[in-house]
Amino acid sequence: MTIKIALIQLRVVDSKEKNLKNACDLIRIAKKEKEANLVVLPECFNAPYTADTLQDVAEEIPGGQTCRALSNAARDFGVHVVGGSIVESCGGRLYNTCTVWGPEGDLVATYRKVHLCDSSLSGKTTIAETKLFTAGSQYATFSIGDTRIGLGICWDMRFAEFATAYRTLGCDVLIYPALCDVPTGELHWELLAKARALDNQAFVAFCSPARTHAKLIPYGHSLVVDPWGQVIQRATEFQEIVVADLKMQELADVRRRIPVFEQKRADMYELKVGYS
Ligand SMILES: NC(=O)CCC(=O)C(=O)O
Repeated sequence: MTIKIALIQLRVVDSKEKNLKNACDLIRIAKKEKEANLVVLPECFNAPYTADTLQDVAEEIPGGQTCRALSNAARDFGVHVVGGSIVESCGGRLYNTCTVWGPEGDLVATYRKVHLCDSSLSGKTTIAETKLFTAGSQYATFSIGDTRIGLGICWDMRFAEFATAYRTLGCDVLIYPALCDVPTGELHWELLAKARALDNQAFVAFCSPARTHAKLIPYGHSLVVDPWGQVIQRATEFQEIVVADLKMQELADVRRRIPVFEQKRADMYELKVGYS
């Protein structure tokens, strides 16, 4: 089985209406012209990511404007859509949340960012997401045919154990909508995607917004890494759609040749043993 994945590296502007229209137009192109059956949008794709406007752009899930637009696009074009992330409002709290829509327009998964980013990053930019959002506490997966897909959002990509938990849950593909700062992106973005792919012998996709002069400038360079750790598709920093074939046969080959999951020494990893 092969999944054709399209990463939409969308250019986010101030107007939510324009971002939603742009996203839906690009979903149509990804499906109709590039023949993708799985389309991914970036973190905070419907509005710029700024602390002071989060309340204004927040929406309920699944009742809000963005969910309606994504559900309609998924149904109209007959494609799975990983709806990046949006600011979700629920019970007086805000979450950074990814929704996934099936080709009938049905909501097939909802994931709330688990690891919130509190960091001074490279030194020039500081993010304090725990002051803005409530953290999620659930894994979220969905399936296309026999292939199980796990979800994370940006900062989650730095947590190796989290990705490996998805592999333990049977996932073969890990998707992270992400908005990474440029200096840390230059150093870590590709390395993290390769690390998560190699650790878990899985396909890994990071989907960023295009670079703009936002407060948190997105790195861009959305990419797909195969289970060998090779980058099989990579974007520039501008708005574009990149498409890659995820050939599931490759997973079996890698896992048979390098059977590290059968060779794990779980008895050694909890540091219950002494050392000398
Ligand atoms: N959106 C985020 O979680 C920021 C993460 C980031 O910039 C990084 O370097 O990681």
